[in-house]
Amino acid sequence: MLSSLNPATGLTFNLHFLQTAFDTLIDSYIDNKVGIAENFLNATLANQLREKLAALHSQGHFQSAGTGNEKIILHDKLYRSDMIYWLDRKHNDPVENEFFDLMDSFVLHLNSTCYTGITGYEFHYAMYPAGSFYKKHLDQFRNNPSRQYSMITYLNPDWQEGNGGELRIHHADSEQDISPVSGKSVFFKSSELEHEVLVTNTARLSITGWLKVG
Ligand SMILES: O=C(O)CCC(=O)C(=O)O
Ligand SMILES: [Fe+2]
Repeated sequence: MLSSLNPATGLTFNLHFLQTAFDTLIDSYIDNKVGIAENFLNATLANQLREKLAALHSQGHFQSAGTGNEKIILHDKLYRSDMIYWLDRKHNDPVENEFFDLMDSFVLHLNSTCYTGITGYEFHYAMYPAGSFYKKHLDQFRNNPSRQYSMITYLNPDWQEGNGGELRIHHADSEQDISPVSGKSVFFKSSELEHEVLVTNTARLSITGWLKVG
């Protein structure tokens, strides 16, 4: 498939670049249980998604996390204090759709290289205002095993040490802190790894989602 494309269009290059990002994410997941790809999003798409998120948030479209799709989560500000907005192809938003196209490519690549059998996904924008956090938790609900893999992509181009809001992964005998830097994606098994979002000192933007079966 790759070789049938005209290199002059740049498509071949883009596909190779994408595959490298996909493989980086998958290989690091296999090696360390937590996949990390620093440049999963290119800077243009990351900026467009960040601008879209900011606009939707300022127009009042975000809801407190824990309400809406998963009523089972306790609506408890002591547990998590982020705000979310679910992405949907039905919005016909070109930037959201570009993100979905990227995820479609990733899922195809994941299924064909790792036989993961992913059949669906869900993603939401997340906004953690200064002072917010998400305490230690697992992403797979006890009564619903459909969430197989968690995937978080960050949209904070100016993040610096001291801003807080790191993703802390709790491994069996160690902790791993991941900075929420723009373009970076993190990928791990939803049923396996407990994790938390440390208190952020500045607004922290991201897209969080789950790859699902069934
Ligand atoms: O934003 C993150 O780094 C993690 C978010 C998270 O754990 C969740 O939404 O379940
Ligand atoms: Fe989580």
